[in-house]
Amino acid sequence: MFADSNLALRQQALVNGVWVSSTKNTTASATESAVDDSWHEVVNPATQAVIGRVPQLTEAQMEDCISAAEAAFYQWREVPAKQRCATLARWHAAIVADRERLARILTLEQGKPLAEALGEIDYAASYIQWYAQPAVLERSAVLPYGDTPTSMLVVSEPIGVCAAITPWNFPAAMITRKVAPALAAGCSMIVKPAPDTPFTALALAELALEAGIPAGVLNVVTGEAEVIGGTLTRSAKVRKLSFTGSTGVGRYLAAACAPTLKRLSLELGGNAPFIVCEDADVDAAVQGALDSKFRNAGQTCVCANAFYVHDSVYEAFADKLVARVKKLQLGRGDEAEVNIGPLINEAALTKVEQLVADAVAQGATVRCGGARWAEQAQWFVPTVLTEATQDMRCVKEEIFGPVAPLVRYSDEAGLLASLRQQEAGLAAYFYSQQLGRIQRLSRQLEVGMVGVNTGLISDAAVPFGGVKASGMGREGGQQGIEEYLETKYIKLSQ
Ligand SMILES: NC(=O)c1ccc[n+]([C@@H]2O[C@H](COP(=O)([O-])OP(=O)(O)OC[C@H]3O[C@@H](n4cnc5c(N)ncnc54)[C@H](O)[C@@H]3O)[C@@H](O)[C@H]2O)c1
Ligand SMILES: O=C[C@H](O)CS(=O)(=O)O
Repeated sequence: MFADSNLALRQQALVNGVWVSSTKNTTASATESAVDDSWHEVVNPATQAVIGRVPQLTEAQMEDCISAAEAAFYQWREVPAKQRCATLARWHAAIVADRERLARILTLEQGKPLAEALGEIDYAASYIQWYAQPAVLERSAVLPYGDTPTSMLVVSEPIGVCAAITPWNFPAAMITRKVAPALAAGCSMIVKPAPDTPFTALALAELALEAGIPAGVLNVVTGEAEVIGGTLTRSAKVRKLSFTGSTGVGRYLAAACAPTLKRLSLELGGNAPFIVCEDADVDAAVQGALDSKFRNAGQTCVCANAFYVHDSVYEAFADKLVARVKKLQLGRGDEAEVNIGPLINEAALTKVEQLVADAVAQGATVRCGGARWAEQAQWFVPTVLTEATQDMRCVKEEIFGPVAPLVRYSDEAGLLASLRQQEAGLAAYFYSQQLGRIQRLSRQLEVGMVGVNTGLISDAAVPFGGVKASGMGREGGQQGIEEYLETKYIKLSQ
């Protein structure tokens, strides 16, 4: 069942290798024009046009999915690791071959410029490529402390049935960043993508089937968050939840997983400080600010949130940044030369408007932007606010929009002390050319990831994740596979 023949959007969920619709209201024909509550409509954030619909699976269908994933796990874990990795390599190749179509699906449902969508598809594929290397699974050890040189073994084993719940802002990378290590480890996976962006996940799953990933090993379910999430968190068969999304939902899901003591990976909200020190290369810092702040129209967890600019370079940085921001092109993601796409929905736009209004009410100056685009209300014009302070909501809260508040500072120690009060701890950035300051700030910033003289830090080879309210666990790199493994000690005696 395809909604858009050009893109071959898959309008069904994938359960145990079968494309399924909802069993809700089975009396209502799935071909009826009126959309009943067994379907969820997906809209293009740029045009608000309906681009397709996905089924609202029932609790019973979710229970069936969990049972199928459990059966598939016990078979998949017995497949030799090299074969599992070879299957992932085929999936990677299939995605690379289909990257243009995948990017167009991503832009259609999420809104980001096609160039960024192509970049995300490549980034998403790189996680599969990374975990298709059998070497990432080298974890076992033989301890020399037993009765014989080989009587004490420490081995790593797959956790079992895993669940992933993912956000709308990176609808490809947030899927493969979880599925690739899980499947490499020998686990099976049930993915619930965000309701705004299900089609990218379903397209990736289609390619996974074609690459030979067995039925039930990868499942992509769609439906009401509480129904899907409730069955996944309540089930003792599900041994692991990997969640990427807001801190509030992360806390809720962590509590829901407590009764069954699931392993958790939580990639949550951010509030990345971007510090321009007195010895910064200001031009480089401006470029880093553009790279970090305006990617995906600011709807990125590791976006620079507020800028802390030393007094001595404040005007120079602000003037140069405003000049560059004014040149950013707004438009639909499928239009050429566009840098800034629409925000994901009306709620996101309203929140950004409120944050800007709060800042202005407290004395901030709007140097550019500051409002929705006059031509298309789904866009927020890239904005630079000067004379921002740490009392403003846009500094204290995650903006998740194209707004750059600039805060002055002169006392580095005082700034670091104030940043330590932030509840988020995902990423931080700073520009400096003094080794001592670079070492000091890199160590004293309480975050999971630090960008020094760069605004772009993400890579499949590194452990991506945060501390404090930004979550726990890491995705990518050697550490990323640990999230899907359990350690077992075996003592052998004759
Ligand atoms: N740390 C990271 O790597 C990372 C990456 C991307 C996004 N994020 C964060 O995610 C947030 C934006 O994404 P979002 O708006 O999709 O977040 P969100 O928390 O609203 O939703 C994330 C996912 O959780 C699901 N969900 C919501 N309530 C649920 C419930 N009660 N039970 C089960 N599932 C539920 C949603 O349907 C979606 O699939 C931002 O805070 C951003 O910082 C973090
Ligand atoms: O929004 C969160 C993503 O993890 C950002 S990135 O693509 O990994 O940099």
